[in-house]
Order: sequence, then C-alpha cells, then structure tokens
Amino acid sequence: SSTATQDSADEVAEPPPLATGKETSVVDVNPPRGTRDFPPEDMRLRNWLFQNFREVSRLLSFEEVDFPVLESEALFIRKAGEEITQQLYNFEDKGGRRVVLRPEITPSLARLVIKQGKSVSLPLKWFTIGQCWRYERMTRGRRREHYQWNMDIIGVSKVRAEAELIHAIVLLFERLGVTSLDVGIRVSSRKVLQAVLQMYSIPEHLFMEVCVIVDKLGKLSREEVEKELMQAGVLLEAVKGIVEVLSLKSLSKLEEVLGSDSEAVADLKRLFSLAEHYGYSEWITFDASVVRGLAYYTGIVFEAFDRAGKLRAICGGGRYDRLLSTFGSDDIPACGFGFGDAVIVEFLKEKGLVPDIARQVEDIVFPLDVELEGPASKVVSSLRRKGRSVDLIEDKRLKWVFKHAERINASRLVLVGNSEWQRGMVRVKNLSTREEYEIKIDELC
Ligand SMILES: Nc1ccc(Br)nc1
Repeated sequence: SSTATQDSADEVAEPPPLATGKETSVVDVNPPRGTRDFPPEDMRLRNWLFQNFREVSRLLSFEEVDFPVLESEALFIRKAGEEITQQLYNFEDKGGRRVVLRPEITPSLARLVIKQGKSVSLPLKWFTIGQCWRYERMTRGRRREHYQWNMDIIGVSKVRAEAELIHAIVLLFERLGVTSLDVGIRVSSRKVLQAVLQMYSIPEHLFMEVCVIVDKLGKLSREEVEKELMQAGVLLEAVKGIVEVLSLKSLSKLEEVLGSDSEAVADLKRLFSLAEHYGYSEWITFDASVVRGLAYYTGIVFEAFDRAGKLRAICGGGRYDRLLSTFGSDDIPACGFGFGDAVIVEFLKEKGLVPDIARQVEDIVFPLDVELEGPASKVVSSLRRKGRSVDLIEDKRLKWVFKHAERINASRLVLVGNSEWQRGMVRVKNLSTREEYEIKIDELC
C-alpha cells in the first residue's frame, strides 16, 4: 500500500553486520525488520510462558481455538482513530483481495462465533495464543509482531465474566512468581465515560473516538489530549469534566459524581465484591483513567501494570457487548483480554524471575568404534521406542562426549563397545550418581 512505500523511505536502515573479512552469506541473515527469531534458549523460555498460559486456560476450563494470521482487511476497518487500525499490516493479495496480517485476535474470534451461530451453545470460553502484527515506521524501532494469549467469554452479560478473566490473569502471574507487590490490575468501566458524555449531552457517535483519545492520557500530555478532544468536537467544559472524572481513584467519589443509580458504579462494586470472594482483592484497584485503546469496549476494562511504572501495560482487556452486532450478528455479550509475550518477559527480566530452562535429554548413545554405528542404531531405536529421548553421537572423542553430556543435562551415557557388544551388553554411566555398569541391551529401558 502507499504507506508501505512511504515507510520504506522513512525506515532507518539496519546497520550491516560488523565486517569480519569472512563474509560469505549472500542473504541478510537477520529476520525481517521488527520480527524475531527464537533460537533454542529463547524458544524454551517462550514454551515455558505459553505452557503457563495453557495451564491457566485449563484451570478455567477454556477451550483452545485458532484462526488464520491472514484475515480480510474489512474485519479491522474502524473509524475511531485507534493506533491499531492506523498500523495495519495490510496488502493486496494476488487475487486482488484486501488482506491483513491480523493486529489482534478478538475480531477473528467474533467472526468464528457468528459463523458457528446456533451450532454452539453459550456461554463459550475460548482461548488462543497467536502471533499478531502491526506495520509501523521503523524509526521508532519497535517490534512488528508479538504473540498474544487471548481468553474470551462469549454469552455472559454479568460481571462474573470479567471476574473470571481477572482470576485467570492473577493465576498466571502467581505461576510466574509475580506478586501483587510487583503488579497491580487497574479496573474501570467505559460506562463511566459514557455517563459523563451524557451529562454534557455529547452525541453517542463520538463515544468510541473519545475513548481512543482519552486512552492517550499518560502517553500524551493532558493539554494534547484536551486539544484532541476539542478537535473531535467536545466542548471545553465537557473536556474539563471528562478529565476531572477520569482522575477519580475511589468508587465512593465516583458514586458521588455519577449518582447511586449509576450502572458503572453497580458493575464495579459487584466486581470488587466478587474479587473479595476469589481472594484477589489486593491485585485490583479502581482507576477511572483506565479506558484501554480499543474502540469496541463497552463496559468494564482492565489492565495489568508494573507498580514500578517502568513498563507499558503487561496485559489488558474488557467487555465488548456490541462488537458482534457491528459484524451483522445479533448482539451477544462478550469480554476478553490479550496478554502479549514481550512486555511480560521484559518485566520478568527486570525482576530476576526468568527461569533457567536447560535443555533436557535423557540418554546419549555413543558407539566407541565406527563399526559399531549399526549396533548403536539398534540401541537408539529400542530406547526411543520405550519413550526415552536419545542423542546419538558419532565421530567425536570420548572427552567431548562427556562434556556434551554435561551441557545437555543428560541422565545417562550409553557406550556401545566391541567386547560388551559381543556379549550382548552395553556399558552405562549414570551421570547423576556416577555409577557405571554393564547391562543387556533388551534390559535397557
Ligand atoms: N497490535 C499489535 C500488533 C503487534 C504488536 Br508488536 N503490537 C501490537
């Protein structure tokens, strides 16, 4: 698209790798701008994180779903000025179709819910872990992809759904060794802003745009946010009223402003009461400034933040009761959250909570002579059929094999030697007890 060519002019060229005089590669060995490779050590950490995502999803009895990374551009065209829709990784495919690398998961999930229609019974509790994309000028040098764990509850209009989702987030943090001293979860409701706009008779059609602008508080200066609100058509008096209400940090103060019959207040009181019963009250705090930057939220919204204030939101979500109807379906209440793979790892590094996940192999099989390579295959095959992970090593000196065994935390070293083989035996060294013994091949397990 035109932005892509313009961006290429803006992009800051990646510095070439340092010249070593041994350049032989004919391709750039770096991954495309803004994307990451996951070499084994990084992949082990990612798998550890995703395994925790999956385990928490299981604890809440969510079902796993998946969607294409490639989606129709139409699914993400929204007019509220969100950053996410201004950075679509969009293009025209060879069939002339307007497509995107998805920037988020929720619209795909909504699409599938509608597609499945009456064939599924509500409520649905679905989760997925998927790569999401944005196309952004590299001048800011930010990533263009990340993986997001999403959990969504479809068909529950009560605040119980949000309480369940926040429970999932708390359980995840606890599994990672994070405490409520490190992280908090700010909670508010879009109904707060909705009530304020009504108080100032601001037309409904500005609601989404105002939410997207107000979400910039904390990123842009208060003056810049006020300026954008006025440019959107909000009168100064209303701008001041909005900023004042959004600075509230107590539910009782909010009730004073919105009145005792406020839906926003009732929802939030219910959520905080349920939180008491779940036992995660110390994790959550009311903060009226939380609106989140996605246009389609309609109710309670929440985001996890590091209390040291060094990082962007770790995860976030909320209720989106109108999204499905904007896709032409009946209105189905829904809420969910997205939890990215990058900020949490930055946070864990800050806190010294990144686990050291070593490579784990059970057996190393090593033929002591080249003519024993055939017999060694027999041993390897037998062990693997019994479910043992086996690293078959050849053409190395024994000293190297011992070092390698240490490096990959092998449990056993199985040496295939001539004299033992003649007697139908192999020699085994238990690498944790250092015990050494001979054993019949078919007794190896
Ligand atoms: N939506 C989105 C996609 C990709 C990245 Br990196 N961040 C946000």
